[in-house]
Amino acid sequence: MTITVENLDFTYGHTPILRSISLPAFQPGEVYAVVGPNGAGKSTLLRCIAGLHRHSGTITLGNGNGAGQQGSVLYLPQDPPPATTLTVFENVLLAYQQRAGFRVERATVDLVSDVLEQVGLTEFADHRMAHLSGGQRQLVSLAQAIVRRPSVLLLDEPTSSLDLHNQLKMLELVRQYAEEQPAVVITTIHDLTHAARFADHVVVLHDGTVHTVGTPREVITEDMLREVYRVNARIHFSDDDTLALAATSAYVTEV
Ligand SMILES: Nc1ncnc2c1ncn2[C@@H]1O[C@H](COP(=O)(O)OP(=O)(O)OP(=O)(O)O)[C@@H](O)[C@H]1O
Repeated sequence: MTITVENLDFTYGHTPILRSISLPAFQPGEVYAVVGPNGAGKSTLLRCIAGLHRHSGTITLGNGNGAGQQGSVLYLPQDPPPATTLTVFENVLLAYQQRAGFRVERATVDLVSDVLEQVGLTEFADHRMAHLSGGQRQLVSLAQAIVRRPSVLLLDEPTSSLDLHNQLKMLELVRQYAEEQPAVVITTIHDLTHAARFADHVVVLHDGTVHTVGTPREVITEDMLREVYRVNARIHFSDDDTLALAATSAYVTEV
């Protein structure tokens, strides 16, 4: 399923939040990072694509008609799932079956166990959600998403509560998921080095508008960092696309 966004406008009350957003079509098998400063409108854009906000302009899913395809769009909010008394296994099972009080097939148990292994939560399968850390619950959230095999996966700051090891693991899993499904994956992310490493395309939002769209090399530049983030920085891309970024100073512009 492809996604197109054309002339998207969104306001909270009378305050414009997103203005005239048009983007190249999002393609299955590709990972898109949406970056930009706090308040730029990244989460709002994701929520519009997820169908959670009433907006003007056009967001098209699929080949133009979008009919019957809404169900395979999955949006993962920034907050991890609640600290309930359900176990990790039960949480992921419920996400898959979408109802309680059912007979569970052996194949379903195996599927849930596989997904828990992929995200590294096997040893926590019987732990109650209330006994997990915020980062562990964020991994449960990913497991709940992957088990449902959506065609479009929208992730809002999926690494915000994770340590460096789990950040890399989460992003590797997401990349692998996009390729294998194949799915459109769109993630908001603050760490530009992660965006450079894991995303095929980067969308830079600034004050509710699109500043630039392109490959990480095209988009993550010293000029962009100055204009959008108000940061002086030195950047360097290695041959393997690894980005080294050293911010030398932040500056404040007159308002
Ligand atoms: N419920 C709301 N009512 C009014 N304004 C809101 C509401 N939620 C967000 N906003 C405003 O919309 C703008 C965009 O918010 P959004 O959460 O999309 O930004 P963001 O780029 O995801 O920021 P961050 O990086 O801090 O998460 C901000 O100026 C914010 O104050």
